[in-house]
Amino acid sequence: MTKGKLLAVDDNKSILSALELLLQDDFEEIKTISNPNQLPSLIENGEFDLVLLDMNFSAGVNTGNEGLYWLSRIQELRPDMEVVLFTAYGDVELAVKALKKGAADFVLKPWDNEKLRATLNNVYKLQQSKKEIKQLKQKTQALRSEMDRNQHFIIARSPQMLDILNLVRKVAQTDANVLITGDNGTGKELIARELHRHSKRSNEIMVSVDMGAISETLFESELFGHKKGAFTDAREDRTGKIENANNGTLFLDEIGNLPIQLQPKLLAVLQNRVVTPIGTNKPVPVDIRLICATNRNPATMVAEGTFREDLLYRINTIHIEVPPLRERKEDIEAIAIHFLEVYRNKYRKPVKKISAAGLAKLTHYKWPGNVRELQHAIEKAVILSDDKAELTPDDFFFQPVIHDGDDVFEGTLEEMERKMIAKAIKSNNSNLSAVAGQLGVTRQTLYNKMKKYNL
Ligand SMILES: Nc1ncnc2c1ncn2[C@@H]1O[C@H](COP(=O)(O)OP(=O)(O)OP(=O)(O)O)[C@@H](O)[C@H]1O
Repeated sequence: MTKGKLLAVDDNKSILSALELLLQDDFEEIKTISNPNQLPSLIENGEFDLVLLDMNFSAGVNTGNEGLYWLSRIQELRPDMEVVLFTAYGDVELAVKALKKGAADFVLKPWDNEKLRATLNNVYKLQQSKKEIKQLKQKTQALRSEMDRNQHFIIARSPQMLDILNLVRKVAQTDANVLITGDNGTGKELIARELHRHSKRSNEIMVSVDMGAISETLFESELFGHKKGAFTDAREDRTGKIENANNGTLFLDEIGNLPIQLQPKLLAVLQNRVVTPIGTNKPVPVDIRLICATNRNPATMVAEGTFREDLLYRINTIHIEVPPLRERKEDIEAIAIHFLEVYRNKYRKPVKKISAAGLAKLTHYKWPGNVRELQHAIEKAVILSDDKAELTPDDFFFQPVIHDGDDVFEGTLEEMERKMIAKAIKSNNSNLSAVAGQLGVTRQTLYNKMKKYNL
C-alpha cells in the first residue's frame, strides 16, 4: 500500500516537531504549519491526502469554534480530503460535534503514540478504499454501457463488407493499431467493437473517446488524467481515459480532431507506453490496444499540415476503409430487415415485412447518412406504420439532394415526376398552359398527372 501525504496544523511548534518525528515512517510526506490561514492555499495547490487539525489556535480560546470553521473550509475546498481532529482532554462533546460535521476521527491530547498512528493510518486506508470504490463504479458503468452496445452485430452481405469482416477477425487477435476510415454512419464504431470482441482483450474494457465532443482545453485532462490541484477546478484526482483502458482497448473516434499541438503527446504515449497525468511527474505504465477512426482523409490532413505524419504511421498499422452504403447495395436489404425486426419489437407494431417496391426504393436511394440514416428511416416508418403488415414505398420519405442549383431528386421515378410537376406549377405561377409547355406534355396529360398526384 502506498503511503499518504499528511498536513498537520497546530499552533504549538513543539507538538509539530514531535509529530514529524513520530510519523515519519508512516507517511511519504509530512508538512507542518502553525498558522491555519495557510490552509486554503496549501489544500488547493498541494497533494495532501489528510489533515490533522488542532481545534484551538488563539491564545486563551478553547471553544473549538476555530477548528470547526477550518474543518468546513477544508470540506468546501476539497470534499475528498479526510480530517482528523486534535482535541484537548475533556472536549469529547466538541469532538462528537465535529464528527457529525464530517471529520473522519479525533485524537485526544495528550495523545497516546500508537493510538495516534493507528487512527491516522486507518483514516488514510479508508480514504484509499473510497477512492477505489469510486473508480470501480466508473468502470462498472462503462462496462454496462459497453454491454448494451455490444448487442449490435455487423450485418454484411456485400463482398466489400465480407472482406472487411475477414480482415477484422484476422487482425483482432494481434495488438496491431488499427485506423478505420469512412463517411459518417458507415459503421466505423461497430467495426471497432467487433475488433475488440474478437481480441484477446475481450474480457477487459473498451474505452471510447469521441474526440469531436471534447473541448480543446479538456483534451489533455480527459486523455491523461489529472492530479487534484493541477489546475483550477481539478478538485479531485481523475484517471484519464488512456489509463482507464489499461489492459483493454482504447477507441479514439474522430482522431482527426486531435489538435496538432497535442499530437506529440499522444505519440509519446504510444511510443513509451506510459501516461503522465497533469500535475504529476509520475509516469504510469499502460498496456492498451489502440483503434482510431475518422471520417476525414488522414493523408490529406498530413499534406495540409494538420496531422503529424509520424503519428499517422503509428496509428495505421492496419487501415480499414469502410465504403459508403450506396457502394454496397447488397447490404441495404439485410440491414433494413434487421432494423424492421428491432423496431417492430421495440414499438410493438404488427408490421412484419417491407414490400418488394419498398425494398427497391431503399436500394436505389443514395443514403448520404449511410447506415445511420437507413436505421432512422426504418424506425420512422415503423413508428408511423399504424396497423399495416407491410411497409411500402410511401412509408419512406427522403429529402431531395440539391447540387449546384440543379435539383437531383432521389427516390422513385413517380416521386421525381411529382416533384418536377409541383416545381413547374410553382415557377409558372399556376399557369397550366405554361407548365404543360415547359414539361413538354399536353394539357390533358398534365391534368391527369395532377389528379394522380393530388396536386
Ligand atoms: N453493418 C451494419 N450492421 C448493422 N448495423 C450497423 C451496421 N453499420 C452501422 N450500423 C449501425 O448504424 C449506426 C451508425 O454506426 P456507427 O456509429 O458504427 O458509425 P460510424 O461510422 O462510427 O459513425 P460516425 O462517423 O458518425 O461516428 C449504429 O447504430 C450502428 O449500430
